[in-house]
This record gives sequence, structure tokens and C-alpha cells, in this order.
Amino acid sequence: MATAKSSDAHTGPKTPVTIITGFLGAGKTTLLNYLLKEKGARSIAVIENEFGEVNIDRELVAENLVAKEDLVSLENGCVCCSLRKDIIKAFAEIERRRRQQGRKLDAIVLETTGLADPAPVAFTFFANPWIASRFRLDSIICVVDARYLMQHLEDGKHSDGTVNEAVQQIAFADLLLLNKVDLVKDEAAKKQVISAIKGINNSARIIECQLNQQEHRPPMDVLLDNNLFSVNRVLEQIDPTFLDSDSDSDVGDDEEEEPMPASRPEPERACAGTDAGQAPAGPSAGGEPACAAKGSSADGAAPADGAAAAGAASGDQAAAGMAVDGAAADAAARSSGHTGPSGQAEDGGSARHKLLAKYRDEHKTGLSGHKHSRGDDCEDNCEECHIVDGMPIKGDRKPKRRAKRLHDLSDVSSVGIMARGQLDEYRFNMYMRDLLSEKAKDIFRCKGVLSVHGYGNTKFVFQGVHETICYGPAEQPWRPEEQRINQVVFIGRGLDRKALIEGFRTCVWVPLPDGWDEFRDLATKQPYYVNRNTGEKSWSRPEIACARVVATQGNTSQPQQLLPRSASGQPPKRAASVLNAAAALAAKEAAAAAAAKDSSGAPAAAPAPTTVSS
Ligand SMILES: Nc1nc2c(ncn2[C@@H]2O[C@H](COP(=O)(O)OP(=O)(O)OP(=O)(O)O)[C@@H](O)[C@H]2O)c(=O)[nH]1
Repeated sequence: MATAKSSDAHTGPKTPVTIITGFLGAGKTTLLNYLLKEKGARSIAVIENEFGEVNIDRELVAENLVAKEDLVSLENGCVCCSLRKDIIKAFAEIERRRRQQGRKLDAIVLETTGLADPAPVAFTFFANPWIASRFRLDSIICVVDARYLMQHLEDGKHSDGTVNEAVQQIAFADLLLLNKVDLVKDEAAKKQVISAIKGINNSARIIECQLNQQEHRPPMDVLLDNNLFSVNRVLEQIDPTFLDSDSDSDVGDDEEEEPMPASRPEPERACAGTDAGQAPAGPSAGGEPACAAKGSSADGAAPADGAAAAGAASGDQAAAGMAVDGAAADAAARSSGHTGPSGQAEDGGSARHKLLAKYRDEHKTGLSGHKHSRGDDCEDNCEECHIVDGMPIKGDRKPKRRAKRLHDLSDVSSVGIMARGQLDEYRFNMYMRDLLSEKAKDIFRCKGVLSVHGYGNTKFVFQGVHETICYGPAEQPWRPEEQRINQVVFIGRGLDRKALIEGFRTCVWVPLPDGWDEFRDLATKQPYYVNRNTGEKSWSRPEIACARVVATQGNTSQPQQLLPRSASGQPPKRAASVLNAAAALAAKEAAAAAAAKDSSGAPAAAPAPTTVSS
């Protein structure tokens, strides 16, 4: 088993880490891009976590980074649950790259998925000694979608005691950005949202903003290096068991079994490298700096042995400093078999108890405000006495363990679809229109990068949050050497994977058979087809050739299967209904338009849409 030597201890300043949280589509990536664009001389690395099977954000963030090495992506899962141990690897990877390049690093920004509970992520900074000695949690910023918050709070009410992610995200925030205020025109509705936020978190500052508008963004120095995270606030106001272990908290325990990042100078330390991905380019936004930050950071010494060296600290940060070292010592003792000052192996609990007790003795303050020192028989029989020390102080109560939150994503999934080639604009529009008119409530989020037939090298990005959807050109076109692969991801509840994939297949543009040309009806923009040899006109596409669509499946980002076409070569049923509905609607509109002016050149006299059968 690896044993850390005192020379392993990192004694330099700790790099501040900002966690960006917020529900799906709230504006986290928009904020991240703003931070990256306006970072000035700061060197920022990004850990970006994507829930979806296809990572669209990587495209949209990468171009704002100085080097692609600054981005580590954790894909297809949540850092708060399935990818929890990968956070440590991500930090190790960033550290490895930084050392390799001999660059300074001023800050790390970690964007969680929109479904992440920030608590376990924040806990990592206290549970893992290697992280605790090198990084400090600067603040948790929660981006709140002013338009959809009430819906998300309502949707997330679970009768079985499981946690609503939107509530957790707000509760744990040190700073709340009430975003998309442009979409809430009604002042009363906005007040309702603010009051709902305050009902969950009354101590964090709320800043109203519009992150996609330069002039309505919060100033940079309010956002970065603001030193807002306070472990005391978390313990007092949110979760008194925050620093207690749960079954997932041993995040560093198995790291020592894995190899270190290749160039890492401390091979015996308990942490591991990663193959985390790197990224191509994508679009983003600009912004402007201003304003003041508060407080200063505390850079405690790393816990070199089980006893842990306490860092120099003050105020709120002192609590964090002590807790860091305490928890770090705890984890170090557990994972590395370190010995305490007595030379005896200490269990993690006692190492942490000593440090927490020291802090409490110094401050003589209980978490809920009543005064007592450790070991006192607390007259209030307050819960915290039992929780903080992890053992019963009074009576025969059993040691407490942090209640493990259930992260209920049982019915929430993501469907990632990739398709080579180009999309047929009209069909894709119809597909999305049809889909969202039926499923907007359950499709929390959709996004994609598209290559559309007829638009040359323009790369399109589409972004959907429930029924709000927008398309636009990415900042960078398709590069000549870049493979044009359409990528879309849907995240939501009860998604019908098969229907989504089959529907998307019908959107891929395929060449027409010889002799056929495509035209657009002037009034409806619906395409129609003319055979230049025979003069035949049709609203339905003469032939749909085989399209190669690769769908990702389950919890893997690897393409899994090629979907077979139906034997007839016709689109599947669901797609047929999409096309029929679209065609019927368009035909109705065309008839009305044709009645008004008979000059479009489309098939004569309100053509009956040809039924496409499967
Ligand atoms: N109207 C409006 N749209 C915004 C604002 N900020 C961001 N958006 C848009 O909201 C959509 C989602 O923004 P993202 O930044 O991708 O949201 P996100 O939280 O990163 O989404 P996920 O990572 O998928 O959870 C995009 O289309 C943004 O352009 C805003 O202030 N007003």
C-alpha cells in the first residue's frame, strides 16, 4: 500500500475552484463561455461534465480555451453519482498537464450537469487529501432559469423522499444567477421565482442577469475568486451531515491502486491519471468585467501524515480550512494507512474528530448557535453533537452517518444520435416541431451541432429547453478536414429512444433520383419535387435512400449499432406520421396561399399529400 511521505505534501497556494451548477438549460455553458472569454490574463482550466450521450458542450466551450489541454470532459454521466470518482482523475489530469507545460493555473471552473446534486461534488474537496491539499472550493454558483424554475421545482417534487436536484442546486449555492430574465416579462412572475429561491436559500446573493447579453452579465470579479464558499454555512443552514462520510465518500480509496498520470512527480501518492477527452472548436459569447470581490483565500499546508497540518485561515474560511484538513486527514488515514502523531494507526474518524473538535473548542460555538465544547453534555441534546463527532454523546444513540441522498434519475435518460452527412432543413424542422408539440414538458433539454444541406460550410447549433428552441450558425464553420457528423442529444423523462432515432433518420438529406429536382413553395417553404423529364410534380419525396445513422445507446458514448432500414426502404411509422402531419399542414397552408396568389409554381391545386406508409 502506498504511504505518503511528508515530501509529498503540497505546500504552495491552493488553486481556487468554482463549481457552476444549475438545472438543464439554465445557462451554465453560456456562463462558462463568458468566464473564458473575459478571463484576461487569468489562466483557467475547465472540467466539463455532460450528462448526455453525445457531448455537445465540448464543441461549444473548447474554442474559448487557450489550449485544448485546458479542458477535461467527463461524459455520459453525473459527477455527483456515476462519475464521482472521475472528478479526482480530472483534477489529477489538469495538474499533470499544468506541470508538463510548466504553466501557472489561476482557477479551475467545474461545470456540472444540469441534473447534478452539488453536495457530493463539494464534499470531494474535503474528503480527498490530494485534492484538499492543492485546491480549494472558491464558490458554488447556481444559474437559475427564470422562465422554467417554477416548473422544475414542481416537477421535481418526489413523494418518496428523494431529492429534487433543482432544490439541491439552489440550496448549496453561494451565489445565485437568476438568468433569462428577458423571458419573464411579468414582474409578479419574477417576484414569485425570487421568493421561491429565497425560500430555499436565503443567504446567497441573487443577481438578475441575462447571460447571453453582454450588457446584462454579472461582472467577472463577482464570479471568480470570490471566496464565497463557507463550510460553516453548509453545516448550519443546509446539511449538518455534510462532512460525515457516506458510502460514496471514499472517493480516493481505490485511486492508490491505479497508476499515476505519466508525468506526475509523486508516483506514490494516491491519485490517478485519466484519459479524459479533449476538444475541437465551437461558438461562444463575450462580456465585460467590473466590481469587487470579497475576502482572501487560506492556503493551508497539505496533510503530510494522518495528523494533518492545519492551514492558516481566518473567518469563514477558517472553518473551511480546518474542515479540509480534518477531512483530508480522515481520508488519508483511511486510504493510506497513515499513522497519527502517536505512531498508532488512527481511524479516519478520530483524526477528523480531533480537528473538528479543535475548531469547535476554539470557536466554542455549536452549529446551531448554542455554545458548548466537545465532550460537554449538551443540555440541548442537539442533533449536531451527535452528528459532528459521529458517535453518540448522550444516551444510546447510534453513530450517525450522512444520510445518502437518492439521486432519482430513474426515469430520466439521454438519447444521443449521430448521423453523417447533411440534414434536410425542412424535415428537421418538422421533426422538431412535431416532437416538441407533443413532448416539450418531458424533453428537458435538447441540443445539437448540425450540417444542413444547402448551407455550405456553415455549422449550425441548436439549443432547446423544453419548448424554447433556437437555431443559429456556430461561430466557426466546418473545417475542411472536419468530418460532418450531425450530433444531437435529448435529455428528459420517459424518452422513446427508438422513436427519436427513427424520426431523426428521416431528416438526413439524401440525393434525389435522376431527373427529379427539389423546389420550395413560396408561401409555405414546403419542398416539392418536379421530374424534369416527365413534368410530374409531387409533394412527397420521390425516393428516400438509405441513410446511415449511428445511435449511441445506454451509458456509453461509443456508437453501438447501425439501424437497419425497413424492408420497403420507406421511413418508419413514426416518421411517416411526422411527415404526413407536416405535409398535411403544409398542404392546407399551401391551398390557402395558392388561393390568394397562384404564382408559386408548386404542384397545381392544393395537392393531396402523398401518404408515406411504412
Ligand atoms: N433568452 C435567453 N436565453 C439564454 C440566456 N442565457 C442563455 N440562454 C440560452 O439558453 C440555452 C441554454 O444555455 P446553456 O448555457 O447551454 O445552458 P446549460 O445550463 O449549459 O445547459 P445544459 O448544460 O444542457 O444543462 C442556450 O440556447 C442559450 O443561448 C438568457 O439570458 N436569455
